[in-house]
Amino acid sequence: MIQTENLCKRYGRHLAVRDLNLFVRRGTVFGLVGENGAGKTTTLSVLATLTTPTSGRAYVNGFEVMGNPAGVRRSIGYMPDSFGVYDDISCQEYLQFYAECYRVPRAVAEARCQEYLDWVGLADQRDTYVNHLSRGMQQRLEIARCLMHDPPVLILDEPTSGLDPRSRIEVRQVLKRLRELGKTLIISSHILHELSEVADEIGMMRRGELIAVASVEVLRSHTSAYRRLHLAGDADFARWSAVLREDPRVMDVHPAAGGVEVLYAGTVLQQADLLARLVRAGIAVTQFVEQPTDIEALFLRLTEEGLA
Ligand SMILES: Nc1ncnc2c1ncn2[C@@H]1O[C@H](COP(=O)(O)OP(=O)(O)OP(=O)(O)O)[C@@H](O)[C@H]1O
Repeated sequence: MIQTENLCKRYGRHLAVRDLNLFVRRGTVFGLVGENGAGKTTTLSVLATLTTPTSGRAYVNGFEVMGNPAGVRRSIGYMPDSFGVYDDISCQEYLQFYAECYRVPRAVAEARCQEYLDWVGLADQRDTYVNHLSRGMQQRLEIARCLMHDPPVLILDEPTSGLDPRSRIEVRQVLKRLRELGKTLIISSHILHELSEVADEIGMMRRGELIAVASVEVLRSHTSAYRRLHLAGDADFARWSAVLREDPRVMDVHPAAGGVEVLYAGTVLQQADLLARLVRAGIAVTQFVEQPTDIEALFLRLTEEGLA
């Protein structure tokens, strides 16, 4: 549905996207993650036909971005990372205006307007001016706007950026539901953890390159299989390591602030055995805390090991 072949984009002497080979299957959600300047926005704007590639090819819904940009535009709903809204125009008028731009028949546009406002949780804001909505509501309205001409592909650039935690959750809920509509999605974000909640597959970009691609299912199975524990107390590393490694569920031990960090393949209940073992060995444990999984490190480790 979306494919790039050795896609490159150069700005002057700077290669913003280099030899990018991307493949997004129909009906799936692909998350593009990377730090600032990684090349995510450039990639998405090439796919949206807003930026011309320097070399290589990019296809959306079977149309090549340079060969048939009109075909691509008909096929996509694009939400840029920053957008302005018109003043003094209601949500309904805003959506209908876009529908008219795509020549959606009026009756169809009216029905879709109702349906999608409801769908993104803005049914009661139908007559509110767009510039009076909160930022989170505007982001959700933008998602509804992308759906008005019923495109098979959605390209969403940082749909949760600049939002407070509650609005992020609300937008994320809408993103999760987009798969119900059978759309193919490509979504960018800085935050891998957030993308892993909505995507089927994740690609990580760094300095213009796609450095790793992993299935979220595989990532999840690994994050639920292992726990990261931070332990502190009065023992040196050799002592920690010797006692902890007696437990076959301890996969790895390495030094950390005031103690050790342990990769543990047991359940929460089995952690109690581990603590008891340490106490029996005479180690005064002052801290025994489960850490959130460092999903980014796990992602890179799995892709390096070819497991993802
Ligand atoms: N129009 C432009 N002219 C010159 N350089 C640009 C232009 N647009 C982007 N760049 C550069 O290309 C690189 C990739 O930028 P891009 O915006 O694609 O990254 P990004 O991953 O989306 O980052 P962010 O998360 O900050 O939006 C950066 O070094 C950026 O400065």
